[in-house]
Amino acid sequence: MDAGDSAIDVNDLRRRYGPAGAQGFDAVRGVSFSVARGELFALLGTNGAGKTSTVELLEGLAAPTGGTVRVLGHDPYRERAEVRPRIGVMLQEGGFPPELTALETARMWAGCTSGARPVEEGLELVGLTGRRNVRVKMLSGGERRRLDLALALLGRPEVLFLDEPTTGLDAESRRETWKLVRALRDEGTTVLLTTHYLEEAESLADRLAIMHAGRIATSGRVADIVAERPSRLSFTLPAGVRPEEVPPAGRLGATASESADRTVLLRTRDLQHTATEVLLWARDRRIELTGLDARSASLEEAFLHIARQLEAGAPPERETAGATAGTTAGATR
Ligand SMILES: Nc1ncnc2c1ncn2[C@@H]1O[C@H](COP(=O)(O)OP(=O)(O)OP(=O)(O)O)[C@@H](O)[C@H]1O
Repeated sequence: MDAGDSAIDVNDLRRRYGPAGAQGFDAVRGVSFSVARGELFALLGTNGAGKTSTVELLEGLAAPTGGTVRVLGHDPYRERAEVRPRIGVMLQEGGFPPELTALETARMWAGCTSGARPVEEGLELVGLTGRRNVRVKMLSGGERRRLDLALALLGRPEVLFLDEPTTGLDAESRRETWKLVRALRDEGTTVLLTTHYLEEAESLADRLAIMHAGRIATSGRVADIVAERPSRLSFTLPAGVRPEEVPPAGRLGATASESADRTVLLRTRDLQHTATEVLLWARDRRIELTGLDARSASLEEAFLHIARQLEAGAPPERETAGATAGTTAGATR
């Protein structure tokens, strides 16, 4: 990626809490990645991985202990006046005055925002028009998240930071928020998202990075990360046919096979080939398979696999093809 195309550029970023030296805690330990303009980049990770600590540095809320951050070509901490009007920030905790209504809150925020869109439009975007006269303290947790998002959008930001934007939202509101985020991205807004919902990242992100213990363990395009994991094909044999009668995994183009009772599970990197071989075998043997289930790996499976590897102490993996993010050692820049 040409540096000129980047909305966000992070290089060997570090953040230490507490005193310098052995007593401090290194929450971010050398993170590098770039986000192109108009791209939606997701940061995933286990609890305490360092996502929020990283995003706060990008938002200019704190100075890094080491490394560099550029947002729209500027240092977001030192050149806050340049960067702040061009970004939208949705923090994990909004912290609004509880006695103000949603509309008053939005008006107050708009007063501090240059070139703000009309507040009614902001509330409409997040589906809060009908709740505009309700005091913040009376809004549900999910409605407060949506108000937070409305405020982040008031300034028509070029770069939008969303820290767990759909936590506490019901399924319908979550999907409405996804639709809105997608529309913003399609209009050219760069989005940096942190989330615990893997389905959210899978559905929205162009690229993502998975953080663990202050570092990026893996990163790349969603499809490439998922493609690293084998697909699954499972079926149940009729009574009288034993799993041992099924051809060995290798002959079906599968990498592994396991069975419990009469149910067989195959893992394969070529789902179509393996499914064809299984169906041909069943047809030739006149065997009727039940519960036939073929599915590609999901981001959740890939994430859990990586998390298990990391817990077992295996070194973080590679950078997936097409990625521009990684640990310092694996950075492409
Ligand atoms: N102000 C602070 N002082 C000391 N340690 C902190 C501080 N803020 C965060 N930490 C620690 O830094 C680590 C990273 O926290 P951070 O909130 O960045 O993780 P996260 O990936 O966003 O986690 P979560 O998914 O749980 O929100 C954690 O171990 C946390 O306890």
